[in-house]
Amino acid sequence: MTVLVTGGAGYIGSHMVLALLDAGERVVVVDNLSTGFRSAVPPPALLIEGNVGDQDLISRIIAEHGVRAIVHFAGSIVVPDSVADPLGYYLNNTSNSRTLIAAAVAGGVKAFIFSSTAAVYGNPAEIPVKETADLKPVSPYGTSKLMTEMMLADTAFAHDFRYVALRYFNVAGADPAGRAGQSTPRATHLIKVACETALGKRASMDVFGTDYPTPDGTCVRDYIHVTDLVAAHMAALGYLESGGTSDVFNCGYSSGYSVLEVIEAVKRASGGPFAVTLGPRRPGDAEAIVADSAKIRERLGWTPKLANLDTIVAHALGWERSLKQAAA
Ligand SMILES: NC(=O)c1ccc[n+]([C@@H]2O[C@H](COP(=O)([O-])OP(=O)(O)OC[C@H]3O[C@@H](n4cnc5c(N)ncnc54)[C@H](O)[C@@H]3O)[C@@H](O)[C@H]2O)c1
Ligand SMILES: O=c1ccn([C@@H]2O[C@H](COP(=O)(O)OP(=O)(O)O[C@H]3O[C@H](CO)[C@@H](O)[C@H](O)[C@H]3O)[C@@H](O)[C@H]2O)c(=O)[nH]1
Repeated sequence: MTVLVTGGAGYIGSHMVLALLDAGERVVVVDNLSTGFRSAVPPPALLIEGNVGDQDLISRIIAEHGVRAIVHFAGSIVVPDSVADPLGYYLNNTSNSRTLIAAAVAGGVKAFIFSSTAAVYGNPAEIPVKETADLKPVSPYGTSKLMTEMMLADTAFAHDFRYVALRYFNVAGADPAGRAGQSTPRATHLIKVACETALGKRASMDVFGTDYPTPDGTCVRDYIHVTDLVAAHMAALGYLESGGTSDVFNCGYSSGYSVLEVIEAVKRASGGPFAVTLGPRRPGDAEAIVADSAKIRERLGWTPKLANLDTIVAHALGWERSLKQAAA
């Protein structure tokens, strides 16, 4: 029996592959290497280069490897890019997920974990936001993920198929043992961009918008350490395998930090100032989003171990330093 990890050559997926291997599972990765790296998939996990939208390929892999569960990370992830290219996002995040789900049902896979996002909430009326809040995405990225959640719910109703959709808040940090981290080229994520700037890989960085209705005028997010997020996936897998019903869970710490607070944390960790430009808003950004994480703590017994912004930043910075040394 094998777990199929789509997008396992990417940032979060590669941490999941390590956790599955650490737990003694057999792992097959499907990744088209559009933003992932062959070197991010550790042996003995098997990397098959291909598209999750290729139903014949996925069906063959399910049959040949005896896949019992799918953890679906593959997707396009940059909120402003989705505003510029909505159809590309609906193709990769929604249509290709439909194909993957169809292959899972046809192949008798009964457990499916989906990388959803806090972006399905848009600008929630209440913070922290519960899973039961209205779903009103403000970007095609959020809509593309919400549509996949809806397909999963309808599929689970119609077939012998159960899923967990995990709505990640902002994922950051790196494996504390230094085995994996975020290597994405031309990354757009705040903590990664700030770490690159702190290490001189970028001359300066921008703050996108200082006129939001938040305490310091910059956007507020709930940053979750990638290792705690992966632990939530392992808990969800155990839950589904022991007969748990389909469900949706927020993955965050219930603590919000503004863009300026995050930049301060990176300055503290790196020990020096770096150039920051206060600029205009970026398209598609919600002003503030923080998770209510009671449900996942209660139902899945998830207890975060690295819920501290300075720890997240220290691990992200450590990984960024190792990338810099490797490139030198
Ligand atoms: N990083 C975050 O803060 C965050 C937050 C919420 C949700 N998510 C979701 O988590 C998942 C993983 O994100 P990440 O940060 O690791 O991004 P990433 O870009 O590092 O990983 C995505 C991986 O999927 C692969 N991929 C993309 N399209 C594919 C396709 N059609 N077929 C096969 N492989 C494909 C890429 O090559 C890459 O390896 C995504 O679905 C993303 O939407 C991420
Ligand atoms: O150079 C930068 C980069 C980001 N930001 C701001 O920092 C905040 C966080 O941005 P970013 O790190 O790009 O994350 P989000 O746009 O919040 O989206 C991330 O978090 C979502 C969940 O909340 C996921 O679904 C997405 O895949 C993931 O990219 C936003 O206000 C950005 O405008 C800056 O000011 N400067």
